[in-house]
Amino acid sequence: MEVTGKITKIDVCDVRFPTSLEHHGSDAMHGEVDYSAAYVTMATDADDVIGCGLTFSLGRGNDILVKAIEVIRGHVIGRQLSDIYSNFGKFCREITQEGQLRWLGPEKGVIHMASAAIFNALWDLWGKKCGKPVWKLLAEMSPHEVVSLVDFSYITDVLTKDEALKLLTRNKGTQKERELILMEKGFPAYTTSTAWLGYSDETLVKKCREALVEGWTKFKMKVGSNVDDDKRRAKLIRDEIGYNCDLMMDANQKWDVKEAIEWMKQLVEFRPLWIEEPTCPDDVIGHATIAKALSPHNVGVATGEQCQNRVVFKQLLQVDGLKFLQIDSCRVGSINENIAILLMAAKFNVPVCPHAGGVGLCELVQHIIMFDYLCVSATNEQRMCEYVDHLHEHFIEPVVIQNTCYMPPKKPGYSSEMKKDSVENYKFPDGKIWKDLIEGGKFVQ
Ligand SMILES: C[C@H](O)[C@@H](O)CC(=O)C(=O)O
Ligand SMILES: [Mg+2]
Repeated sequence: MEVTGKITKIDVCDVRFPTSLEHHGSDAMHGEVDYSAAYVTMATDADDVIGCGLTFSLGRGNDILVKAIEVIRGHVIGRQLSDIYSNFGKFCREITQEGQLRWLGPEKGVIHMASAAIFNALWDLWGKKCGKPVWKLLAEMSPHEVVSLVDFSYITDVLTKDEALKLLTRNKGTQKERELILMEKGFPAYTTSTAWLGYSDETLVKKCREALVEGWTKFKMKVGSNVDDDKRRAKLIRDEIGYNCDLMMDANQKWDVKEAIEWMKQLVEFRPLWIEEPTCPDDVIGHATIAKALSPHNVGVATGEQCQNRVVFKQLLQVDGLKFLQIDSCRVGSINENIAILLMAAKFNVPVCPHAGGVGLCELVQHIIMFDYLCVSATNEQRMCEYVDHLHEHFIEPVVIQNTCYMPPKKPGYSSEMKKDSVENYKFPDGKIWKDLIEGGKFVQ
């Protein structure tokens, strides 16, 4: 379906949630965490459909993200949607390689995340204009159309367009069956909401019990500040969930390489399925060293939520640096770059288990993993998508979890539209919520 219209306006709003007040989202590296969205709305001259996108950060990070989006939008306003969507991969490259801005990246950090917010809004707009949720829009594309979404620069030594086409074609015949399963059962999830690092032991136990009642069988806990605390908390969790449930551990980049290995050897008795982000996300060889050392202990390495771009993922795959690959909907260049990453993971037969700890990340990434299941990996074996239970009420179409699985979104778009009231109330620093907190002395800027 051809989509017409010229982009006339892109607004960006700094929306923050005071999650730090209750220690939600806390980990070994991020103690005071206010989940925040640099929230983009995009209008065209064709009709009044609005594309909504976001990228995720923690509080003050938004100051810089908002500015970067304001700069990039100058290169997007005035563009025809038909030109963008007919060769979306090329458009992404134009934006990420803009002559002056690329010096800030290229394709990494703030500037890349700002591009992601705009690309995410474009995806929402596309889905809405076509009257389809984005996962469905993607699943109905031909392999050639999917390939045209991707910028293959710097990865052709591992994945050519021809190989991508083959990967996208090989499971087409059985896609309908998987769609039926998806509609009926959804896509498997795990919960991180029981064990943020700032939670007390009592909270941890209470939340584990509640999660078990809800049927959860896969849990992630934060580790990395103090090994004795980690042991005590892991024991508390195992005592509650037993050893038939999966337990994953997440260090959020706390350790040096040798330290990661030694620390994790002290936690293997709790049989973690994976250790996530054991060290610096840029240290590809370090990840491989840790993966090799922990493999005899049946602990896999998981990473990706702060991987800069497809090239780092390529190298991690090339050196066996990860056993579970964690895409993120807002860190790299939106769905487009994530498709490149999904395809490389499929080639290396590495399961993708998306990261979603943040505001809006569950809403967005569910579309990508559903596309992976339908069209790329064609399996949900060994795969699960992270779920955290905060802030969904601020979205027009919040995620639906049924029997601990993500159910496919139904509304057109990318599930990225926030409620107007939420945006108004949580706008930083002038929204009502923030004004009250600041005036009441509960929040110091
Ligand atoms: C700061 C975030 O809450 C981070 O801890 C999320 C994360 O690592 C995860 O969800 O995984
Ligand atoms: Mg993590």
